[in-house]
Amino acid sequence: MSQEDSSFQSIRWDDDHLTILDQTFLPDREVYIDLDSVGQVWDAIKKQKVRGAPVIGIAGAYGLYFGVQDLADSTFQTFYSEAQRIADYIKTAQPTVMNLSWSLKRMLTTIYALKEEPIADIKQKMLETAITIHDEDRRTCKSIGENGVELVQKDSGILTHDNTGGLATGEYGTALSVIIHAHEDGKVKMVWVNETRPLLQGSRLTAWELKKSEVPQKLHIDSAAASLMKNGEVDLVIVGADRISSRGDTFSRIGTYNLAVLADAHDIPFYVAAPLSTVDMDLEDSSEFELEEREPDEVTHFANKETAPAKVDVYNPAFDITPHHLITAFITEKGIIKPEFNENFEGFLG
Ligand SMILES: CSC[C@H]1O[C@H](OP(=O)(O)O)[C@H](O)[C@@H]1O
Repeated sequence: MSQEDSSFQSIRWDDDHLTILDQTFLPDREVYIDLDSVGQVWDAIKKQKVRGAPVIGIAGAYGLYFGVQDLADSTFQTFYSEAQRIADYIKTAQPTVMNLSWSLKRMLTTIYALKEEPIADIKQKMLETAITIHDEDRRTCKSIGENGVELVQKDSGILTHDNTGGLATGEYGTALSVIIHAHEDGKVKMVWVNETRPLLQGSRLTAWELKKSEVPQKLHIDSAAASLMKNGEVDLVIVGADRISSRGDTFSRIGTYNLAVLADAHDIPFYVAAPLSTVDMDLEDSSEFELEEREPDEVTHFANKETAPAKVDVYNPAFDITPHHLITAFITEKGIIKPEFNENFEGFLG
């Protein structure tokens, strides 16, 4: 499978600006927009015009490159301090997403390694690093797909949540990369697509991608997942991740933890597909991490129509945390990682 087959690109570097597929218009229209400032990148991430942990990391790297362009050719220390400030600002667009922190840290490492070089050269190297992060993600996601296929038995029903496809990455996707690779191996009987309330990444985006790749699918409301498992329609669950602690506790789009509990109750394998750039080895106890909450109107409105009493109190967390004991294994670009990860992760991250 190549991106050309699915004929879209979530993100593209075009000489002097970034072009993204504005995902808020999908599935109705494919609208590409150009970004050439850190403010535009921040806004696009915040408003989920570009969304999905890996692609957010890619966009953030280009955003930091944009952010330093206007910095006067000052001393290195001033330049580096300002770059750190801009990186911290970019992180505020989606603080839970580890891939964003990871890519910005890698960009800052590039800057610091060149502290004896002219500022102009540093800026050029930053662009080269962003493009490298982008290119690596394509290869990483292809490998995730190839590594995950062995876990899919013939004639499998696979349930997935949210959107984890080429839209959410530089290409291919993570969980959807496994699903589409398995489909190409003739192993997929049906993909069960959680609509993923309230932002509907499943119905708007995953169903759109699977239709482009001609993968058999059925879209359903999130609360139908339990019945599908009880009726024997689901052989495995594959989801994505936004941050993975050193113990393997996994932060993902709200509703993922539900599926892990349901899969455990029905003795169904539950896999997380993610690049190792999603792993936060500095985070052991996931309860320390403050989960983001999103705007109430995402819950109180549907298609711009109010569907709840005015001013009702709302609980709208962006993510939930799946404890590692509910995860069968992680599917990564370096292979399959089983529970009790610390040493495994370190071995893979080394
Ligand atoms: C390869 S997608 C990984 C991650 O990104 C998605 O973000 P969002 O829900 O904001 O579209 C989702 O959380 C997946 O877990």
